Amino acid sequence: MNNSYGQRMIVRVERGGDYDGINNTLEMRRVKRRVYFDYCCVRMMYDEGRDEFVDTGMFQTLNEDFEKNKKGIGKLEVEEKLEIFGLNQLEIPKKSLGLILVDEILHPFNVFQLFSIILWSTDEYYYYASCIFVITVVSLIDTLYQTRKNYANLENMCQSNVKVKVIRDNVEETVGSEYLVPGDIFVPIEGLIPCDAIIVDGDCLMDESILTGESVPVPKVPVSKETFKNNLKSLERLERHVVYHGTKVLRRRNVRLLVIKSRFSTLKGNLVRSILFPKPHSSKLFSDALYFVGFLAILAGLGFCLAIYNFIRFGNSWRYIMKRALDLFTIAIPPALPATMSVGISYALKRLRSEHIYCISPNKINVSGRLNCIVFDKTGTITEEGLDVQGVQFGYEEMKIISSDDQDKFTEINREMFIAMSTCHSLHNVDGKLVGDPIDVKMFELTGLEISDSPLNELETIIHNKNHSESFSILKIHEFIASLRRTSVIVQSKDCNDLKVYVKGAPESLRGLCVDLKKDLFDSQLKIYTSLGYRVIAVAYKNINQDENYNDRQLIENNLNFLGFIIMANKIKPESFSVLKDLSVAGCKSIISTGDNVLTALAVAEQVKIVPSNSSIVQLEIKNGRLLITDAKNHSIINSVVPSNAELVMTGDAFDYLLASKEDENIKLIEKCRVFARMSPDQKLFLIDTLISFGYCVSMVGDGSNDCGALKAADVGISLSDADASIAAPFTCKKAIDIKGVIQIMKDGRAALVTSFGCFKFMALYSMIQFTSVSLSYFFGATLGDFQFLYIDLVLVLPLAITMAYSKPSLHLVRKRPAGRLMAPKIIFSVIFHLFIQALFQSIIFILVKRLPEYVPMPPAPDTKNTPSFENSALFLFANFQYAIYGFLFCSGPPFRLPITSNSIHIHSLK
Ligand SMILES: Nc1ncnc2c1ncn2[C@@H]1O[C@H](COP(=O)(O)OP(=O)(O)OP(=O)(O)O)[C@@H](O)[C@H]1O
Repeated sequence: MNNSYGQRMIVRVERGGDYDGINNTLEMRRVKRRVYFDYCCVRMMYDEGRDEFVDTGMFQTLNEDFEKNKKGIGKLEVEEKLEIFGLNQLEIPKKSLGLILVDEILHPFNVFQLFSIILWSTDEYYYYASCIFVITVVSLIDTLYQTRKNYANLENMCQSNVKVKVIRDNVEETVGSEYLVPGDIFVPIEGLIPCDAIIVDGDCLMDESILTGESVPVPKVPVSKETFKNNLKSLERLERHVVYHGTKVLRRRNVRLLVIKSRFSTLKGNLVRSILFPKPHSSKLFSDALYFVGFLAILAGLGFCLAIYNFIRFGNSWRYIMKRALDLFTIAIPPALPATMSVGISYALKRLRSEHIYCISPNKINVSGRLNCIVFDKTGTITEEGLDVQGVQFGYEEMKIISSDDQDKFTEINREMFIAMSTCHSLHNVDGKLVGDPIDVKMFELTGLEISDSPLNELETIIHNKNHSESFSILKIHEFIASLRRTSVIVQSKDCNDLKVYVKGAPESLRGLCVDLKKDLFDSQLKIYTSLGYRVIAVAYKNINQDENYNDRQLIENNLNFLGFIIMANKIKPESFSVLKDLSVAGCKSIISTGDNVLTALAVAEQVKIVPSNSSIVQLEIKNGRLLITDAKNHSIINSVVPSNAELVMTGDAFDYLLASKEDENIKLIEKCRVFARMSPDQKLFLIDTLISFGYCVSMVGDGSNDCGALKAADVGISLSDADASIAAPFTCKKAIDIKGVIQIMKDGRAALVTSFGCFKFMALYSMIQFTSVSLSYFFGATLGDFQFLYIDLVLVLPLAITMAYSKPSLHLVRKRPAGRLMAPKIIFSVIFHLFIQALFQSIIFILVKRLPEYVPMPPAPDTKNTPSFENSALFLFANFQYAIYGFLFCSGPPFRLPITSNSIHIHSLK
């Protein structure tokens, strides 16, 4: 089988004569003539044509005939499909308590622990064996409890059974959503969508924040016959027409949905599967830890041989010799060593949660400790989401400041602009509240008009004033698309039958679509606003005939008349300044990657000091298919190569051009650039990939659906969202912490890394100190006493190891980054150095104690433990200080954690 991460694995499938009623490793079943089995919640069905088992989620069950699909399916077909696809519910395969327990007991750590307990019991080391037994049982119970709790949480998240109205055999009936199958036509009754479905009729407004982190509601419109037919094999292209499992309907108008994916094949189902069956551990940290355990095992092997030699010298029995020698393994190899690599993570998770930062991928915590390049989206991330309208430029006149009280004046100055601002948006009135893009809300509020549904046609929106003397019907909305950077509406006003198209969008996007445009004036005016950091939206319109095809966007959005600019203040969030300053202090490269204008983005970058404002800045863009290099300040063309001391800003087109050229010099320009503007969602994603290929550890910080790809591609994606947990990125920062979350995540990531390494080093050194004490004792045929072991392990080391992880992250980021790998020379050197130092000092004590005047050698006592001796007492007492010293040393605070004195509980343990 290929698992969902593309990794191959072998799964045992057993079957008998005719596949029926067989007890299998994977239970093979049969429906009619089809044979299937369920694997990791995916139903694999035998496909005769391909002679292989195929994921039923991939089955193409929809009919090419759109009209036929719209009629729904019959009950017979539903029955068959229910058998093929299963009930439409995310049923979490529940493990019984017994099974979880068996799994836990079989964990290598617990097997080793069990082996040790048996060995200690045969050695009559009952106190210690029973203490460890109690601790193991308690930790097993805790694991059982946590596992059940996690399952319960997941089950909660998967609860999406609602009632729906479904049309079968042309009859409408109400059923539970678990009985929906691909091909069913249904109408949602409650707010939650129970499957992935395509809109065939009506429209709706969706809250998709759980999927994308985007807080702005997303309008979804019905799919046309042609679009459906052309994209049947690539449903992802139908995003604007698809509603997803788990998302919420905010508002619907006559909507009818066609089920395209059910159960675990939906987007949400895939997420649940990735939680249930996470990617097998391939972390370098973990494998490094295993190498280290291997190294300790070799040392234990050497000690084992030495122990046998020594005990034979003292005439011990073989049984005793073997027990002592094997004891060395349980001392030298702490089985929990690899687990210490995640000690820091659990504390970091808790701390982040208390700061309103949620993490769905704990492994990313350690990665965030290594970040050295942060890419920010601009609007809604560095700047405020709802930008105030600063003013409106009518035609080519000067910008005028407009307020909602100026409505009459406004209509007089330019009625078309007034209508455009009233109608060109996809705002909705949901329970008396305007919902939609915050920028559209601000723009619309200036007109002083209201929104309501048309009484005649439920799908039409009416924009009107209080007494309805002024009223416009929006007949069609071409939604905003990030790649087109514009939106358009077809509008009819109450007092005349003429139809008009109003288009608004990025000025660069409308520039080529307008006729009779005074291009030079347009460009120079745009430059003035953008250089001042304003966000500028261009507006245009035209009259159209009644018989024109509304749906042909290319035709509609052409030959337009330019109406003017809407100029918005790009207000920077107050906390952005400190966040970017902290990152600069930490030596992190900060980059802006935005869909906005290059000069607007540059002005913001200068304000937050991503680009020093007094530096010379070179702008790279594509004009007429060629790379144009200009001075961003005075706009003069630079013909020569880019000056090496200049800061760079570039557009998405220039980024594509440089990347495609594959020339080293060009690629270096990308690495140097700090501001990427007019970036499409795909370009944002490629930028992240490129930065990672340069060797940076990259985080993407974004707030919207146009950042989704980049958020997923980044080493650490951070989504700013008010959704409880958006699956758009591993980290979600709620509005309460917002962009400051980036610093918090980095601080906690760094602290988690050093905590894990500190715990690892402490545990490794602890076992080595004990190993040395015991090995030296074996030289004179003795060992540490049972209570000495008990005291060291439970009274001294355990509290130190646990409390060590309580250290909190330091208040500020520093330039230095913690080591990212255990096998880093610094860490390996540190462990090996201390290993020798502790062994050296114990050996000195071992020699010195014999020189004491009161020293009395221990008489040979074969096969006996717990024999008091000078050597034993000296080593035990001295080693106690060594444990404490390392407990102190490896919990060092700055620069990544607060000073050890702030970890009072650890200090108490040390005392
Ligand atoms: N609702 C809208 N209607 C019309 N044009 C819009 C709308 N939203 C954005 N635009 C235009 O499209 C451009 C690109 O928008 P996009 O959402 O990709 O990025 P952005 O919001 O400008 O910035 P960022 O990528 O930093 O979030 C904007 O700069 C703006 O000119």
